[in-house]
Amino acid sequence: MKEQVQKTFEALFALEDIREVLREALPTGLDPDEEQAVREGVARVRAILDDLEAGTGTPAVTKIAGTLDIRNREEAYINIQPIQAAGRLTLEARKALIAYGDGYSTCDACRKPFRLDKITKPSIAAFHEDLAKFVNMDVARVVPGARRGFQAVASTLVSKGDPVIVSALAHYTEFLAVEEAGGVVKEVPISKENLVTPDAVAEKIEEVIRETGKNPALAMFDHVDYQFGNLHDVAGIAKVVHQYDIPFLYNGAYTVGVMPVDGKAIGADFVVGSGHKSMASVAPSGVLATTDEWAPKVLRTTAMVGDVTNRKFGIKEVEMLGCTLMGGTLLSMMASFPAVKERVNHWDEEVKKSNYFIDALLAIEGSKVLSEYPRKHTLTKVDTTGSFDAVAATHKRRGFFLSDELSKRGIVGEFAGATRTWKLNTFGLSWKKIRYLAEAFQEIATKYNLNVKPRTGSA
Ligand SMILES: Cc1ncc(COP(=O)(O)O)c(C=O)c1O
Repeated sequence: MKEQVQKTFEALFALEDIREVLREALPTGLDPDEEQAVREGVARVRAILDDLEAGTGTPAVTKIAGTLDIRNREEAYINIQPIQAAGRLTLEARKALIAYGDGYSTCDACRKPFRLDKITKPSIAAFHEDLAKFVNMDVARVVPGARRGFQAVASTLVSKGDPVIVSALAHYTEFLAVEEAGGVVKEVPISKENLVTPDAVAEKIEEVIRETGKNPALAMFDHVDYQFGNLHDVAGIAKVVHQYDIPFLYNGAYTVGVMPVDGKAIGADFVVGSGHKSMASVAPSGVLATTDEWAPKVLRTTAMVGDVTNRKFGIKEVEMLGCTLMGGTLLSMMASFPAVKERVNHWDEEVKKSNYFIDALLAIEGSKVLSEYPRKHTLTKVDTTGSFDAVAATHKRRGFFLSDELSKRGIVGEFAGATRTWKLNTFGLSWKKIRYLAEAFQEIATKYNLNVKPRTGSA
């Protein structure tokens, strides 16, 4: 039996190896080395499955064999969906997920003092230390999504009726975290460039103090907002906020895991990141990091005692509800972490690729970029009302024509039918794919008689 389980894993892992080759290669075409790797991989899986089947003959094996139809999966496409790009799993994470999918699979070696972040096998305790270092903070915890990080902090710092300062581009989950804690959101208006400025934050704080007679209990700001993918001056904002003694939560949902983040340099009291958005991890996962000053408050342990049983659970942290990510979610984060740590060093290259594609889109007459430009991030909001949407007006498929044309070329992830203002993300695409993507958009434009300016410069 043990041998069969091992073989099943081998087959699944081998399949992931093949998928990885395809993910890198398609839809731009396999080169001979890649083709050879896939052929060998398929032969390997078949051999393992034949072996397994000879021993068991169970339908489960047939199911795995069914997955050999791998080209139907997402490997065959370039996916420019705005929120998925940097959350896509590494090969290591996919394997970790297969191996640690069981809900409490991290708990086998849980020993006194019985808390997730203390487990040394697998090396979860060390991972927590590495995570804190990664964002240059003192302490870190894994959480089920960035939103749970906001929730833990708001629940600790915000009382009924307390104002909390956020940007007018803040994510809805920040609103919910404040609401749950009984607080009231106060939004800082954005500039005409769609940026939050430290001056605007100071003005809002003054206004809130005048109106409510209270200092805001917390300030939460997104380094990169989800609406435009614009980069805001969080260090400047943190400075202002601290002048009023307001704790500062840095929302790194779109930064932690894709670009270098230094929480101390920014002046953050809390750094929150999203595993499934930006750290190549399974959902729901994320990180909450803080300083030695704030850790005892936000990560306070329980003082509750059972009135009948007199039970105490001393080491469990109240805001974490004890332990947080206990299986494949955490292990996928850990498995991707070396690659994530490495990739943040190549952020400049990601931004270059983002600009290359956006320039190609802007070369299509009538196209605009609504995000700040040149781009400082890979998430971008574009406006194709004057280009592709003009075509859609007379096309029999209306707004769906663009999606049809893109998917024919192996490109997915735009909101089908939405050809006016929409968002896309190029993170993680190789130069080969970026060029292919740029050419595909221009080819479609030419097909429908939109003017395309020739490219100047090189990349
Ligand atoms: C700016 C921003 N903050 C927070 C979140 C929430 O992240 P999570 O899904 O990890 O809770 C998102 C995305 O959903 C986001 O775009």
